[in-house]
Order: sequence, then structure tokens, then C-alpha cells
Amino acid sequence: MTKTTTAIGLMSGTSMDGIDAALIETDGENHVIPRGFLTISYEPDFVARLRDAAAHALECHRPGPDALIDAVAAELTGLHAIAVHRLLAATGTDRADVAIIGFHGHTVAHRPDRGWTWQIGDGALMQTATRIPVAFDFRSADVAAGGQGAPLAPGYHRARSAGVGRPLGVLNLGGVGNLTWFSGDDWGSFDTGPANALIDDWVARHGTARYDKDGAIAAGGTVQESVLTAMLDLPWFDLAPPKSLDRADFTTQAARGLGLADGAATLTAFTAETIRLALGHVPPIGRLLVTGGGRHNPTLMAMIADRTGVPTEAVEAVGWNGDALEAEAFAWLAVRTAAGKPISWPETTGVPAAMTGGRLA
Ligand SMILES: Nc1ncnc2c1ncn2[C@@H]1O[C@H](COP(=O)(O)OP(=O)(O)OP(=O)(O)O)[C@@H](O)[C@H]1O
Ligand SMILES: CC(=O)N[C@H]1[C@@H]2OC[C@@H](O2)[C@@H](O)[C@@H]1O[C@H](C)C(=O)O
Repeated sequence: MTKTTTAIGLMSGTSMDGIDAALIETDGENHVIPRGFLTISYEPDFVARLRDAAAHALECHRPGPDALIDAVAAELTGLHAIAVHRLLAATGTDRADVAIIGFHGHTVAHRPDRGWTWQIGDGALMQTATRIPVAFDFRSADVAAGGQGAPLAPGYHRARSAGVGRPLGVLNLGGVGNLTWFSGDDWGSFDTGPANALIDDWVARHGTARYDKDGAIAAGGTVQESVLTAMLDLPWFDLAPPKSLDRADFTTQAARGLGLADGAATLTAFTAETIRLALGHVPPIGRLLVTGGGRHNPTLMAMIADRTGVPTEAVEAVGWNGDALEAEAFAWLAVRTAAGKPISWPETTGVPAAMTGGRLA
């Protein structure tokens, strides 16, 4: 039997809202016991610096030393180290009992088509700050090998869903959306399009809110079908998986001129339509289990169920925590990295063969 270890996962997602930190016990295979989770919101001024770093990173030709980005990376690492200490305290865990931290860092730019992806976060500094071994830089090796470098959570979705009936889809509605599908013994994954990113951008631009809480704004608007049709008229949606996205690949441009509520309704319907189109690339799925912040938006959830015709429910229906799942995934991936096991597969990122990834500090 493989040894069970305790691991911490740290995720900073494309919504740029903060840090998700999870503690799990796992053998790096199908045995997983979640032990604790917390989230720390970023201060607005740090979010502004992170946005600047992401905008700047897209102008760079590839990852490398950069004064602005390195400063944000160091600050981000410090904040994530604080999250580790808080999680240890909250769960009553001794630092020495944690075998590894999976430190995803924050994606400032993702350009697999150009052969690079860039996650900021200093693994060595994290190791020094916590005195716990750290796995980081999970995506670069995959991209260097010709893969998409994303999504990486699908292996964890497969491990957790071993006892859940097939066919099945696990849909993550973060800033960007991604789908992992299972049909018989077949499986695969890819990014579906923007999930909350455009809705967040639209609402933030029009007022003081950071997102459309409970989908209330969209619920009061009317979907503008002509705008929706124009937004969906992109070759990207016809591309066969695997495929992945940078948060900046889509904008709210097509909705300009609409009122706040109609724009929110239209962008929410756009996300739902991207899921419908994604399902067109995979075998029939009997059930969609939804993780990520978007599952808290009932307007979006209803539109997805309505436009796809697939029963759609939050992952809590099978006992998972949809706020913690991605952070848990990076704890699980770190255990696999330390053990020299694959973290991506031809089915999930398009790499030529199952491969290891991540660096150790
Ligand atoms: N009550 C709610 N009502 C509507 N939307 C919500 C609610 N709670 C969270 N969200 C949405 O979920 C988003 C955060 O989702 P999540 O934390 O899964 O994103 P992330 O982890 O940053 O993204 P990614 O998976 O792309 O890395 C928020 O920005 C918001 O749009
Ligand atoms: C490049 C990058 O950071 N991609 C993220 C992003 O956020 C959601 C989607 O796009 C997914 O592909 C990925 O994150 C999840 C955690 C993943 O790798 O599974």
C-alpha cells in the first residue's frame, strides 16, 4: 500500500480574489481525506498590482526576470506563506507533519501556442518561510513538451470521482471555466471559455460590486441574442480539445452599450452557451457536477442546465467542497510530483505521453 501523507495546496485563481489553501491526507492516488480549508482575500491594492503584473507579463516575450513582476511575486509568496501558517493553526497541524506544499502561484500569462506559461510565486522563498518542502511551477514542463499546461485539476477530479457513476462531467466555473469528462473508461479535459471573468469585469466596470452576487443583476436583465450570437461566432469554440485559455483572451467588448442588467444577463448566457458548445466536443454526459465560485450563482446554474439540457448540480451533491477543490488538487499534485508520478496526460493537456511536472524546493 502506498504511504498516506499530509499535504497543503495553495491556489490563486484567475478571479484574482485571493488565496485558497487546503490541507489533505492522500496517497497521491484515489485515497483523499480533506482536513481543512481557508481562503484569504487579497487587499484591493494588491489586486491592482497583480493586475498590472498580468498586463505587463502579456507584453513580455516569455517568463524571465522583471523588476515589477518579481516584486509582486515576492509579495504574493509572503501572503501565501501567511495562509500556510493560518491553515496550520486552524487545523491544529504541526508543520513537521506536512510532507509538502503544492504552491501553484498566480498565472500572469498563459501562451501555450508560443511555448510558454508563467506562474509567479517563489518556491524557494516559500520553503524558507514555512520550512516545508515545496512543489511549484506545475505547468511549464507540460507546455515545453507541447501540452496546453492546463487544466491540471482533472487528475484530481478522476481520483475523487472514482466511486461516482459515469458518464459524468466535472465543470469548474472559476474566472475561466474547464471541464473534465468521464465516459466508461475514457476521459478528457479542456478549458471551456470564460466562466465568471467577463461577468466580474462587466459588473466591476459599472459599479462598486466585484461580482454579480447570486446572479441578481443578470436575473433582472434580458439576454440580447444578437450580441450573444456575435460573441459565440469564434473559431476557438470549434477547436477540438485539448485547449486552454489566458484570462485576457476574451473581453466584454461585444456587450458595450448595453445596460448593466442586460449586459450581465447576456454575458451570463454566454458562459452557459460556452458550456453547451464544450459538451459538443465530448461523449454524452449524464450529469454535470459544478465546482468553483460560479456554482454560487443560481442564474448561471439555471442557464447552464437550461441551455445544455444536462442535470447540473454543485459538487456538494457528492460530498466535495467546491470552494476547496482546486487548492486540494494542488496538494494532491504536489504529492505526485514528490513521488515522481504523472500530473498530466495526453487526454487532459494534450502532452504526447503521461508526464511528471512541477519543481521541488
Ligand atoms: N454568491 C455568488 N454569486 C455569484 N457569483 C459568485 C458568488 N460567489 C462567487 N462567485 C463568483 O466566483 C468567482 C470566484 O470563483 P473561484 O474562486 O472559483 O475563481 P478562481 O479560483 O479564481 O478561478 P480559476 O478556476 O479560473 O482559477 C467570483 O469572482 C465570482 O464571479
Ligand atoms: C493557465 C492557468 O492558470 N489556467 C487555469 C485557469 O483557471 C481555470 C482554468 O484556467 C484552468 O485551465 C486552470 O486552472 C485550473 C485550476 C487547472 O489547472 O485545473
